[in-house]
Amino acid sequence: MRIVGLTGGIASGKSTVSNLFKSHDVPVVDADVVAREALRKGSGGWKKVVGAFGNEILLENGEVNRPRLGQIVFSDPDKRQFLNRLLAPYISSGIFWEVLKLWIKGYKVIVLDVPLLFEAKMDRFTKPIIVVWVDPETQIQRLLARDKSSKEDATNRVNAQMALDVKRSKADIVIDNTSSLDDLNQQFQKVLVEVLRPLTWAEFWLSRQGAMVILASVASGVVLCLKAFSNHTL
Ligand SMILES: CC(C)(COP(=O)(O)OP(=O)(O)OC[C@H]1O[C@@H](n2cnc3c(N)ncnc32)[C@H](O)[C@@H]1O)[C@@H](O)C(=O)NCCC(=O)NCCS
Ligand SMILES: Nc1ncnc2c1ncn2[C@@H]1O[C@H](COP(=O)(O)OP(=O)(O)OP(=O)(O)O)[C@@H](O)[C@H]1O
Repeated sequence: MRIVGLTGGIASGKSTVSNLFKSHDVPVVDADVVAREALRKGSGGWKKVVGAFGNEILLENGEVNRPRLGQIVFSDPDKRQFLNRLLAPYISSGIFWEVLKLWIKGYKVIVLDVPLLFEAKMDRFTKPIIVVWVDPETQIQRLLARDKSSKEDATNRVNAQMALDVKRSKADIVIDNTSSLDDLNQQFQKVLVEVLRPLTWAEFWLSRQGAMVILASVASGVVLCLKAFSNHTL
């Protein structure tokens, strides 16, 4: 199985690229969706976070007030690290189960869309790593336009992540998303060819099909040994 890492900065265009992968039938595990599940009312993550940050981060219906919690953690690095530590086990196990489900279904290539792929050291499980890069000015403009947030809040969120230039230097594949969506689409077509190239042997043995071949070989080896043994003793 090939696990492709997809990362970048906030509002650099990861979800836009994810959607292109999905439209070409390449499944995507979205860490933001897993993280949202981990904070759902009544879940283990919710209990930990409410215990640590108090009831003031809750809405009347008991769900977490995400903009409120965002304001708290994106303006205070210590509180953000604390939140990250509380949620990390739930997010990593959630991602693991999503990957396992896709493995069981027999997918050979999957994409992990993880904003904090490098920060959380999850890059060691993914190859190739795609970084969606955008210039800092465009990034802030798109973030402001999308989230209708204040400039201060947007800048805090950008500064909460590893610099995009550093992420770019760690990438196997860089998508420059500073220009138009048409330009992004053109770059994506080349990336898709690269991502869908035939599996290496190592990737094949990690796929469900590879595991089946190993299992079938071991089973037939055992049967042959048993046959040889029973012929010998007769
Ligand atoms: C603080 C929360 C509640 C704010 O929720 P909100 O709906 O406003 O933002 P959302 O979850 O959609 O995240 C938007 C983007 O913010 C960035 N981001 C989210 N969490 C973090 C973080 N801890 N550190 C740096 N950037 C982050 C990501 O680029 C993400 O794509 C939420 O982001 C959260 O629970 N964060 C902690 C979990 C986490 O680490 N998520 C990232 C998955 S790898
Ligand atoms: N090439 C582009 N031209 C114009 N707008 C774009 C382009 N790419 C993405 N956008 C817009 O920029 C915003 C951010 O993109 P997107 O949501 O894909 O980023 P993201 O990296 O997934 O963000 P997050 O880290 O918050 O999940 C969206 O409103 C999206 O529609």
